Amino acid sequence: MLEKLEIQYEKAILIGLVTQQQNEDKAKEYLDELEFLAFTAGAEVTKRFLQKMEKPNPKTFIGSGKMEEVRQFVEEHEIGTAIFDDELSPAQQKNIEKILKCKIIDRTNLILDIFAQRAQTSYARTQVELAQYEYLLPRLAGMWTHLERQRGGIGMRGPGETEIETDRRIVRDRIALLKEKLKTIDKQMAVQRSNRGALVRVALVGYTNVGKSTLMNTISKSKVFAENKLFATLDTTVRKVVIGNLPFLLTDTVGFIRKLPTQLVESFKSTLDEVREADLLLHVVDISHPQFEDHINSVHQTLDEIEGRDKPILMVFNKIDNYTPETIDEDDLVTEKTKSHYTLDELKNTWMSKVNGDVVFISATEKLNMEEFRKKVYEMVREIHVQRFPYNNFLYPDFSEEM
Ligand SMILES: Nc1nc2c(ncn2[C@@H]2O[C@H](COP(=O)(O)OP(=O)(O)OP(=O)(O)O)[C@@H](O)[C@H]2O)c(=O)[nH]1
Ligand SMILES: [Mg+2]
Repeated sequence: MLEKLEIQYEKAILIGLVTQQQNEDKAKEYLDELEFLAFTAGAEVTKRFLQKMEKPNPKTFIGSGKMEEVRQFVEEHEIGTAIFDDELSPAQQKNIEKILKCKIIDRTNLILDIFAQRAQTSYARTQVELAQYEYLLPRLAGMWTHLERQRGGIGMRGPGETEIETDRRIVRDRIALLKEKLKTIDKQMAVQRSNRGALVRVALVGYTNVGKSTLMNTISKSKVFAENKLFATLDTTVRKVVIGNLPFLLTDTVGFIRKLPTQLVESFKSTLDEVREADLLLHVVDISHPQFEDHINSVHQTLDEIEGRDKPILMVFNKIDNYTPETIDEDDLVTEKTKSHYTLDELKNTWMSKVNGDVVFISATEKLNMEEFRKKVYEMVREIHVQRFPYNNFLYPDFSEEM
């Protein structure tokens, strides 16, 4: 059902709100991310629309004046898709579709679509399909019916396309079936995991596009798919890695994102079992991204949800080669020095004190500081190993003796 199509860039616009909880800067950041998501899904963003509102309009999300402006633009420039930054209610989606007469998708829909494009294994595809059906269920009545234009492309891959006429019962049956199927695979995977033996398990976690797969490739000499798009990785990959003479298992996992659709968190719970069952987490952060601290927070949130935060964690700040602080001109007496002006050393100092030493600064592509990274990982894995097998303590000397 989730066929993979050649990506053709389709013309899209983005629509977001400035509210009391979300000031203009935040809204812009979200739209930047939304644009990256849209690009990943295969859309080219022609224009952004931002509106200041107390809260979203219950009928059409944005106000009627703004909507008219958007409608004219859509008509004039033959826009195929309007992408909203927040989840639309089924009613909002229908109303807006009637006015704009183009495809209306929201952030959730967009993320689901990217996942559908990228799911490789039958397991990942089943998870995505389940999430898509759950998203679809409340939106079934009258969906797509006033859509006369071309079908297909973003937001149309998956169940929406072929199941237009089906009623809720059929979708519910399908959901139940998919859940059963996942349960069976879950059991098989749990068995597989338990067969991996007593090796210490380390998982790479972090926001999407921070360099987890690149780091995996660097330290395990494996070939995991990495690219500058969001959600390059959907399936977990496990590799045996040896540092010194100390072997452990390293897992690459799906990246996290702000406003992750709840359907996806739910159906990817089992993928995240790898994280839940890991002995040590390497939390990779893209320090060159202006919102890296927001990213850290949302990763923490997701870890909380899956109860993964009470494990030892090594914070790995990646992409130091790409880090450039903002500068303040010497004669500029107005601009206040903020975190974005910190040099790498200043930033290191703040973080070192925050997470008492369990932190390392590297570049996975330029291979900067990799020796310190290996040393830190070695020591943390060794500590876990020694706790678990006190009797072969002697096997694993300190990192320096070992090297
Ligand atoms: N400049 C720079 N770029 C890097 C570094 N590490 C990774 N990248 C780039 O960042 C992009 C994303 O890398 P991935 O390894 O795919 O990131 P990921 O965390 O696995 O992403 P998802 O699987 O999508 O969650 C790629 O274009 C990498 O080449 C680094 O140290 N410096
Ligand atoms: Mg990856």
